[in-house]
Amino acid sequence: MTQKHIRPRRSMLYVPGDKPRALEKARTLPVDGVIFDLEDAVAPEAKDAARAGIAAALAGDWGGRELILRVSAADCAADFDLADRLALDGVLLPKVEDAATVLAAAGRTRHPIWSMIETPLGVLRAAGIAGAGDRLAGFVVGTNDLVKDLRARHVPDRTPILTALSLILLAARAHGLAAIDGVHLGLDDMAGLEAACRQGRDMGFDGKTLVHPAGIDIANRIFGPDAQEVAQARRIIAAWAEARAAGKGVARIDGQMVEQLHVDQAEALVALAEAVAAAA
Ligand SMILES: CC(C)(COP(=O)(O)OP(=O)(O)OC[C@H]1O[C@@H](n2cnc3c(N)ncnc32)[C@H](O)[C@@H]1OP(=O)(O)O)[C@@H](O)C(=O)NCCC(=O)NCCSC(=O)C[C@H](O)C(=O)O
Ligand SMILES: [Mg+2]
Repeated sequence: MTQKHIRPRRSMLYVPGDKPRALEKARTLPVDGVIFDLEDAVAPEAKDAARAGIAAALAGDWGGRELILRVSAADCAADFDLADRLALDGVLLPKVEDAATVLAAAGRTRHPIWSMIETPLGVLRAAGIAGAGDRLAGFVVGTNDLVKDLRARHVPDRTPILTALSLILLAARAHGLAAIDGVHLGLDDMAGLEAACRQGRDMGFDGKTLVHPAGIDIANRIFGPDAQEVAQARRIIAAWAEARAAGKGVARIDGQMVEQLHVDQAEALVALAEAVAAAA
């Protein structure tokens, strides 16, 4: 299954809509994406102020950052009205548990739709949700809600939620969707964040959602293409071109077999590296 989006999503920062200083600061940070939050980070009595704050912030220049609005509920009319007035790259629905919710949202907004998968039912139905249609761009994992609903615990190696993470990834990739890993709670635990980023990257996630700017460089580094990997990818592409010119369907490079699928991977990595460089 090919990827729908070659867009860097190494670091996706949540910014509460009712925090003007954070909204201002986010525009200056080296994040690939910003998730303007109207859901959990905003108290019920602050939702109106948050909508106004996000509208004002979005009037500014955000460069090439991907701009996503997390609505307070999948059927919140005021949030969808706001989304329609804004230049966004997506609307993120919280706590999605069925494809019908995505389809209903598609009728309410012109923007690409993202779904939070963060409940046991959402995880078990992830494959059906992922197949909800062309308007769906990707999944964001809500590891905090998931841990809460599972009555599990946050542990460093995330064993209690590994099955859920895998099911979410399988569903997303089966439908060519993006998949962004959940947040790391320890604001001062940079070693823990780095380990979680490595784990998420090795599982296949495109990037990490973050709650604080301190984690941006780590997420960008771990989820970004490593210079050596990119150089190797370019060698694979070149070796493959030579092999094909010689009429071969398989190549050999550094003692390893290379087939078309490896070239596809190499090309995706180079494309990501170029997209990161272009955004810098
Ligand atoms: C977690 C925080 C409340 C910590 O706030 P605070 O202690 O005030 O942070 P600092 O003093 O260290 O801040 C330093 C400077 O950085 C700016 N800042 C902080 N956070 C952000 C941010 N998210 N975006 C942009 N800028 C930020 C401060 O303004 C300071 O700037 P300066 O004045 O220049 O020094 C706080 O970080 C925070 O509110 N984070 C976001 C929380 C959030 O969005 N939560 C909801 C999303 S996570 C979620 O819902 C999980 C999911 O659904 C699930 O189920 O898992
Ligand atoms: Mg949540």
